[in-house]
Amino acid sequence: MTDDVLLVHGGNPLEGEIRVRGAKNLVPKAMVAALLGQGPSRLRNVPDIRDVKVVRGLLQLHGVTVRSGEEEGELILDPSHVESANVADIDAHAGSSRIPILFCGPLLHRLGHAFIPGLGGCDIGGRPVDFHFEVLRQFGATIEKHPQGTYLVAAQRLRGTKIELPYPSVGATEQVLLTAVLAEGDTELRNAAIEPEIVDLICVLQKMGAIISMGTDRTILITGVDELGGYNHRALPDRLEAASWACAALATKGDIYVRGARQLEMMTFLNTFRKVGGAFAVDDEGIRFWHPGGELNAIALETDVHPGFQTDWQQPLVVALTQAAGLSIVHETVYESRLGFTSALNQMGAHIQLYRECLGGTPCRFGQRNFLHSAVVSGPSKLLGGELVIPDLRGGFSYLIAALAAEGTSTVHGISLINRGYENFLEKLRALGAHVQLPSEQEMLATV
Ligand SMILES: CC(=O)N[C@H]1[C@@H](OP(=O)(O)OP(=O)(O)OC[C@H]2O[C@@H](n3ccc(=O)[nH]c3=O)[C@H](O)[C@@H]2O)O[C@H](CO)[C@@H](O)[C@@H]1O
Ligand SMILES: C=C(OP(=O)(O)O)C(=O)O
Repeated sequence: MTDDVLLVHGGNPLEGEIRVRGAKNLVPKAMVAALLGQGPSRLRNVPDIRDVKVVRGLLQLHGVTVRSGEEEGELILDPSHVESANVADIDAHAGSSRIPILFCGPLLHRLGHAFIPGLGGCDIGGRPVDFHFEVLRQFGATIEKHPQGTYLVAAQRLRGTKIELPYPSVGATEQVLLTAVLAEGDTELRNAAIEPEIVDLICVLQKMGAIISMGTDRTILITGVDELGGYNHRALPDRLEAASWACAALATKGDIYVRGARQLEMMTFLNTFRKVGGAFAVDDEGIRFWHPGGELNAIALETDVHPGFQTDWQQPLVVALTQAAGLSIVHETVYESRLGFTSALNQMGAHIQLYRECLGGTPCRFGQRNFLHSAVVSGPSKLLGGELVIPDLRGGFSYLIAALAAEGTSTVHGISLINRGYENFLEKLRALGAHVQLPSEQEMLATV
């Protein structure tokens, strides 16, 4: 067996303290933003996750010098030599993450052209990038699709424009920001996403010299400037990782202090966590999450764009809902295929039924379109260890939670995917008392 498999001996509460660092959904984008500056940038609180390594590699391919700073988790990014870009090896990055698409604007500004390899990211829906390309066309770029990726050209300086997104897409909003800041004139973006990671990216860009104002109605106004400098920024904490550990505490009847977690970005999650019956206490350094004893409550949950319940919180919470008394209803409105991971939970003893109908009132693009995007979770269910194959990042972490909550041993395949967004998750699990074993550790035990 390879070390991409983990044996999980479940049935024990997770207890103790772990730390979360900068957000997976901000750090790689702040790294891309460094490409826009004339001088070096300093990014702090950077987690050691695969998506950061991928972007580091891509930046280096384009001539950006990336080195670790003196502080732990600090990166210094120097784009002074981007003119000598070497994209010969870019194919190696195809399918690696969603981030390459965000290189478009910065590279068009710096070089007048860009080549973007095929995108990766979680397989939780079709994940088209039509909004991105439409936006870039509006700024004045021309776009050619090739079997290996997409080639973009800006014959002259990109021009500010008026854009209304069909849906408040996180990535497309970031595309507009990273392009508009150096475009000529003003850009008005309507129906923008306003997730905390986007606001943090705006802070990064403002530090670089950008002029960006946020309206109260999902409108963002950007006045293009001629030049940007470097930045010095501490990334906001990963609210998605923090919520995953909170769900692990709830599902295993445990008690976890998440150092680094911050209330401000987690308010919606905290309200839901409390409704389910979880307990939490916020202090200046982090948030303690625990199961207070007694029964958990079934709830009705709908995922939505911020400030709604973040879709990336949904999968770990569903595992905790298998332990709640009664019928919980989950309506996933952001991704059309983010509930497929539940079939493996059913094999472990959960009772989750999927529906094509919208089980909730939040406007949704998936009703009447044959997508199994609603679920009814009937609990509490006794979970038993099983054979699990990780389908995507959050689904993967959710399987670990389920295996830890289950009685007996589970074999979880494909754990390396979890490194995309969860720093040192094995060490953290062990620090919380989880009984987990890699095959190599088993073999070592067998030889002594
Ligand atoms: C690296 C990163 O930050 N990933 C996050 C980002 O993904 P990402 O930026 O890819 O997600 P989007 O907000 O763009 O996608 C939301 C919805 O819009 C649709 N859409 C998007 C773009 C487009 O051009 N056309 C289109 O139809 C998508 O298919 C999806 O149904 O936001 C998601 C929603 O909070 C999170 O789940 C992801 O963790
Ligand atoms: C969907 C996710 O990420 P990505 O957009 O990088 O695939 C996620 O973080 O849960």
